[in-house]
Amino acid sequence: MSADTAYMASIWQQALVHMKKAFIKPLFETWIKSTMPLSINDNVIEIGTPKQFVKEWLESRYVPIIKEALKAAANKDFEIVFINMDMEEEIDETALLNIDIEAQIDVLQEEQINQQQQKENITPSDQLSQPAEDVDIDNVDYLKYLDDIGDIPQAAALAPSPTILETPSRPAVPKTKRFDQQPNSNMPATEDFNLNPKYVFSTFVIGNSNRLAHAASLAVSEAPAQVYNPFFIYGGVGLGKTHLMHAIGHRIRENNPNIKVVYISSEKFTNELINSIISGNPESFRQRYRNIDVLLVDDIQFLSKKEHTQEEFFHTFNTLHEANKQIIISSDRPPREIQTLEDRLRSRFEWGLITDIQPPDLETRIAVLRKKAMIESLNVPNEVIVYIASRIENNIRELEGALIRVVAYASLNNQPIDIDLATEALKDIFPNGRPKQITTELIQDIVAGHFKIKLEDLSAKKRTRNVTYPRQIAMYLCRELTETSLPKIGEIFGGRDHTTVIHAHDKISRERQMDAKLNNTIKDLVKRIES
Ligand SMILES: Nc1ncnc2c1ncn2[C@@H]1O[C@H](COP(=O)(O)OP(=O)(O)OP(=O)(O)O)[C@@H](O)[C@H]1O
Repeated sequence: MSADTAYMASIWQQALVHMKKAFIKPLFETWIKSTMPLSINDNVIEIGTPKQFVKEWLESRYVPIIKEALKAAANKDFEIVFINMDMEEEIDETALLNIDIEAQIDVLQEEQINQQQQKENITPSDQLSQPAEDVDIDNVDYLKYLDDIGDIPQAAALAPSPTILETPSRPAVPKTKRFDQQPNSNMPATEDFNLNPKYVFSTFVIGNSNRLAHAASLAVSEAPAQVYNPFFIYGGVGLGKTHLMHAIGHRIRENNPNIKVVYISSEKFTNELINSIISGNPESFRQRYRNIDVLLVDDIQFLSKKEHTQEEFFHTFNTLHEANKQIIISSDRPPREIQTLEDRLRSRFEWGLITDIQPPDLETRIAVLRKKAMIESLNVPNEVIVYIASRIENNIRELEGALIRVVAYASLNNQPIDIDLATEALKDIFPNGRPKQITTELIQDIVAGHFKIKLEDLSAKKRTRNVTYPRQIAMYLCRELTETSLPKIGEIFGGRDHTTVIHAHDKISRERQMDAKLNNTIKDLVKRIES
C-alpha cells in the first residue's frame, strides 16, 4: 500500500466514523457504505459510487455532510469528486429512495413539532405582522387587468375550460401513514383536469439526463406536500416535463383516489382567470384553484410579463402552500431565468426542490424508441431505432414523431420496415440520407485530427496532458456514440482497464456541464463524426 493510499484509507475510515453519527442508520447503511475512496490529491478526494444514481443522489444532497466529516477527519477542507464505478450488482433504486423519504419525513415531522411549539409561543402582535407582499387580491384593478393585453395568450385566448378526465383505474393502494392529508372536500374528487393516461411512471424511460427528476417525482408522488414543496422541474422542449407531472398526478390518485389533482398549463390558467373576470365571477376561479390538494402548473414561463396573472397565481400558491397542499411547476428554464417573473414568486419557487431534465444521451433515446415500439406493438428493427435515435438528439417528442412517421410510411406502402424505408420516410427530416456507420476508429481519427496529435498517441502509454485529455474525450465519445462495451473501449485505447473508461466518461460528462468551451468542442466533434 503506497503512503497516499494508506493516508486516504485512514482519513476515509475516520470520516466514516463521523458520518455514522451525522446520518441516521438506514441512510448511512444504504448511501454511504456502498462508496469507497479512490484517490486523494492535495485537497481533492475521489469517491467511487456503485451506480450513477447513487453518485447523483450524493452529489445533490449530501456533499456538505461528507465534507464536514472529511474536515473533522483530516483537519482540512476537501473538494469531493464522485465517480460512478458502474458495479455489476443490482441495487433497488426505489427502495433506497424510500429509505431516504422515510428519513426526511422523520426530520420534517420533528420540524413540524418544533414549529408548532414555536407557534404556541407566538404573541398576538406577532400574528398581526403580515409580510408586506400579502396584497389583498380583492383590491386588484380588474378593468386595468383586462386592458393588460399582455395577459391574454394569443392563440388560446378565452378557450373553454379543460376537459375533465378520470385517471386510469388501478386498485387503490391503502393510504400510507405518511400521506395523512385530509383531502379537500369542496370539489368532487373526479374533477381531475387533463391527466393523460399514457403519461405514467411505467412508460417513462429513465436515463442519466432525467434520473434525478424522475427520482424526485417519485418521492413527491409518494409523500405529497411532505418532501419537496413546491417541486419545480425545468428543461428544454419535449424532454418529458409534462409526462413526469402527469405521472405524479396519477400516482398520487392511485394511492388515494379522494385526492383532488388539477393539472393546467399556465396559458389555460390565464384564460380561465380572464373568463372568470369577464363573466363577473372571479371568486369562482379562486374557489376552484384554492380548494384542491395537488396543483400541477405546466410551462410557468408563459406567466412572464403577465403581472396580474402572476398576482393571482401568487395568492393561489400561498393559499395552497399554507394549507400544506402540493404544488408542482414546470418551465423551460429555471426560475431565476424567467424574465419579469416577480421576485416574490421566484423566491417561492425556490423554497422547494428545483430539478432539471437534460437532453437524453444516445442510450436513452434508443431506450425511449424501444419502449414506444413495445407499447404500441410496433415491430421495428434495431438498426432503424438506432438510425432515428442517432439523428434526433434534443427532443423526445420529435423522436417519437419520426418513429411514427416510419411506421405509417411502411403501412401505407405495405412494405417491411428497414433502413432503406426509414431513410426514404425521413428524407425531409434527415436530408443527408443513410447514416454513416460510427466506429471507434472514426472517432479516434477525428479526435486526433482535432487535437493535432498522432493517432497512435491515443492508445500509447503516454500520460502528458496534451494526450490524456484528447484520449479521455475520445473514450467519452466512443461510449456515447457507439454500442462498444467498456472493456472493448479500454482495449482499443491501449489495453486500458474498463474503470479508466468509466473515469474518463464521468470526468468529461461533468466538465462539459461546467465548461462551455469544452461543451462546444464536443458538439463540434459529434457533428463531424456524424456528418
Ligand atoms: N423519458 C421519457 N420516456 C418516455 N417518453 C418520454 C420521455 N420523455 C419524454 N417522453 C415523451 O415525449 C413526449 C414529449 O414529452 P413532454 O410533453 O412531457 O415534454 P415537455 O418537456 O413537457 O415539453 P414542452 O416543453 O413542449 O411542454 C411525450 O410523448 C412523452 O411521453
